[in-house]
Amino acid sequence: MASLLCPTPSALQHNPRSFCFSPLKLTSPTNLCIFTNRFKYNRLRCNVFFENVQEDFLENALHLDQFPVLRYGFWQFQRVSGELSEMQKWGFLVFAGLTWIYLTSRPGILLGAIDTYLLAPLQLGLDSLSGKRNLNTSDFVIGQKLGEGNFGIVYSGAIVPKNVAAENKVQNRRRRNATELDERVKEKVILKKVKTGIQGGKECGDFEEWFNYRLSRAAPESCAEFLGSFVANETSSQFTKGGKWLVWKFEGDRNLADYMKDRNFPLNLESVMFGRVLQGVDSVKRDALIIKQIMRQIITSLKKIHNTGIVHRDIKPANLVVTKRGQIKLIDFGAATDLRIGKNYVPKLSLLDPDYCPPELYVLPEETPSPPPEPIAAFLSPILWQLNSPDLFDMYSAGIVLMQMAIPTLRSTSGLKNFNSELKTVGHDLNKWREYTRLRPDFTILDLDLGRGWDLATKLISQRGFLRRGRISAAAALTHPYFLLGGDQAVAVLSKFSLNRK
Ligand SMILES: Nc1ncnc2c1ncn2[C@@H]1O[C@H](COP(=O)(O)OP(=O)(O)OP(=O)(O)O)[C@@H](O)[C@H]1O
Repeated sequence: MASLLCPTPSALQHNPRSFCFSPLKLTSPTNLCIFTNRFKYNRLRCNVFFENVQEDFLENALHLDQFPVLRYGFWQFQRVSGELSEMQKWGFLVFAGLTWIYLTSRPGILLGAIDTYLLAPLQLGLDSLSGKRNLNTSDFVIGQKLGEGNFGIVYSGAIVPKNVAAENKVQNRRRRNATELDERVKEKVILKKVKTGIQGGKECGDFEEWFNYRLSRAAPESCAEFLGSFVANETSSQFTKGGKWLVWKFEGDRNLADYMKDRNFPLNLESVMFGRVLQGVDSVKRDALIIKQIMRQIITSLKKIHNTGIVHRDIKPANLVVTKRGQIKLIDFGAATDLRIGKNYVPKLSLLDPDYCPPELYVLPEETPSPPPEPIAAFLSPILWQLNSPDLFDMYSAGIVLMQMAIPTLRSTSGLKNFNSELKTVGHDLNKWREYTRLRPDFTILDLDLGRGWDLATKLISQRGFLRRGRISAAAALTHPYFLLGGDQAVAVLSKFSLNRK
C-alpha cells in the first residue's frame, strides 16, 4: 500500500526538484519509500551524468565519430563501466584526471611522445620526399665569416639553384663566393661549419641539429628557420670532404647586440619593430615601448621553448637575430638542453657566457645524476621540472638583457662586467645593487609607469629561493603589470595593418 502511494523513479523525473530537495523525516513507511526512491533517482541521475559526460567527451572533445577505432574502444569502456559501482566510476575518473594532468604538465610527456614517435618520423619522411634532406656542397656558395664559437664557424652564404649548380660545377675554380654569383642566386642562408678537430665538437653539432629540428616542429616562429644539414662530399672553397654543415635561412642582417652597439639604440629599431616612427610620443616613452616589445618577444619565445622542456642556456643579445619584419628570433642552440629526455644534459657542465649566466651556474643542482634512458627520463620529467624549475636559468639572462637595453651604461663590455661584479657583491639582489652601485645608472625607462619595468627586472635578476623558485617564469612574466596593457603591443598590431610597411 505504501509503495502504491509512493512516487516511482520515473514519476520523480517529471518533477524531481520539489521531491529531491525537500526535507524528509524517516518516520513513516511512506517517507521511507520516498527516501528509497529518492536514492534510486539520485543514482539514476548519477548514471545519466556519467553517460552524458562520456558522450559529451566522445562527441565534442574527441570527435570520435571520425575515429571508428576510438569509438569502438570507448563503447567497450562504457560496457565495462556499466558494471562498475559509482565509487569505482568516480575513482576511475579521478585517476584518469590525475594521469592526464601528469602527462600534460610541463614539460609535456604526452606531446613529447607524439612529437618523437609521430611528428619527427613524419617530418623526416616529408623532407626526404621533397629533397630537403639531400643537401650538398654544390647547393651552396659561401660568403663572409660572421662569427666563430667554440664548436663552429658561421658564414653567410646563398643557395645555388639546381641549374646554376650544374653550370657552377664546371666553372667552380673561378667562382669563389656568393658575391661572384649573379642574381640567379636568390636565397641567402647562414651556414655553420662544425669543428671536427675539437673534443665534443661533433656532438655539439649533432645536438644543435637535433634541437633545431625539434623546435622547427614545436616553436617554428621563435627560432631561425632551419633548412637542414649535410656532410661535404668534396673538398672545394671552404668545404672539406667529410665536414658537417648546418644551414639556416638568413633571418636578418643584424642581431640585437649589433643594434645595441649603436648610440641611437633603441630608436634604431623603431621602424623595424613598428613599421614607422611613433609621432607625438616623447622620446623616453618611445624608447620604453620599443624595449618592451623586444622583451615581450624574447619572453614569449622562451615560454614556448620552455613548454617543450628545452632550456636555451645561452640567452644574450648576440643570439637574438632581428628580422626585417621586426621579429626577434632565437639562434645558437649548441648549449641548449632538453630536460624532458635529458638531451645534452651533463651534470656539472657549465658551457656558458659568464656575463649572462645566473649565479647558480648550472641548470639543475650539481648533485643531479646523469639522465637515465630517454623514456624513463621523460616519465620522470614533470617531477624534475616541478622540483627544480630549470627554465628560470634563461629568465635570469633575459633580465640582464632587459637591464642592458634600459640602462645605456650597461651596454658596453666593461659596463656589463662592472655591473655583474657589483651584483655579485650584493648577493644578486637588484634592489640592494640600486643603493650600492657606483655606475650612476639612468633608471628613467625602468621607473616609468610606477616602476613596473624595475619591478620585473628585480623578479628576473635574483637568487633562486626556496625550492629553487624565487625568480619569475616566462609564463608569469607575461602576466606581469609591465606587459599588461602594454602600448607596445597595440602599436605592433597596428603596424601590421599599416600599408606603408615593407
Ligand atoms: N639564421 C640567421 N640569420 C641571420 N644571422 C644569423 C643567423 N644565424 C646566425 N647569424 C649570425 O651569425 C652570428 C653567429 O651565429 P651563432 O651564434 O650561431 O654562432 P656561434 O659559432 O655559436 O657563435 P658564438 O658562440 O660566438 O655565439 C650571430 O651572432 C648572428 O649575427
